[in-house]
Amino acid sequence: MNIRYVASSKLPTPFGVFTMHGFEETATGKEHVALTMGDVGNGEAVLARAHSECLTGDALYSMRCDCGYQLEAALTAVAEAGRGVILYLRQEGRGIGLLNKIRAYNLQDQGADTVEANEQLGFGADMRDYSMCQPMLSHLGIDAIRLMTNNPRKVKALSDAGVDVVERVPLQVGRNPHNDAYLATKASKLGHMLSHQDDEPEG
Ligand SMILES: Nc1nc2c(ncn2[C@@H]2O[C@H](COP(=O)(O)OP(=O)(O)OP(=O)(O)O)[C@@H](O)[C@H]2O)c(=O)[nH]1
Ligand SMILES: [Zn+2]
Repeated sequence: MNIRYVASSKLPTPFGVFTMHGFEETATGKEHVALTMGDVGNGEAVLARAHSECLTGDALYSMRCDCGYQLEAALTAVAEAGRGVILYLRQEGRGIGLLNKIRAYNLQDQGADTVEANEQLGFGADMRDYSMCQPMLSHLGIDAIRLMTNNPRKVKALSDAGVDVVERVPLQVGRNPHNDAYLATKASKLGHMLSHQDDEPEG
């Protein structure tokens, strides 16, 4: 993918002061952001998160998913390490967009699971494309990452795109009664590596 670097600035947050880098997909005009902290271009593998936009979870405190909790945990982890990168990717609703995600939520309110809802709307379960990540990381001088994710498809997509994913770091936070079924479907239908940390211990 052709991606154009536009500008950088400071971004103070409750977690620490990041540097924000803005990028634009040349073909579509879609805008993406990278937040970095510390010296990410020194050749050592960088703690990283590739976070897909979820307006409802990231900005509106939705408990239907785990996105907001994961974003906060990733920002905290990078700040604690003093070094890392968050790619904030504008592919809302696993690539179907905000309004279609609301349509999908409406179907879920009537009993469909997250995958069935996408399919009833004529979409694949996951329409995301991660091909902007490698050029964004490359611009930042990063070629090896320790990726915070539970999603094996994301690890594969980044590796296939030429990013050296040296380690997968689990990012399991925010399970609650409103997203329990959603997370169970992610594990059973989308292959997410989620242990049942909230289950009663056996025996
Ligand atoms: N279509 C659709 N998209 C959703 C739904 N719930 C969350 N999303 C979107 O899913 C994306 C996040 O994907 P997830 O599968 O939760 O997480 P992931 O990023 O692939 O995996 P992790 O790295 O482990 O978090 C964001 O773009 C959300 O907007 C849903 O029910 N339907
Ligand atoms: Zn979400």
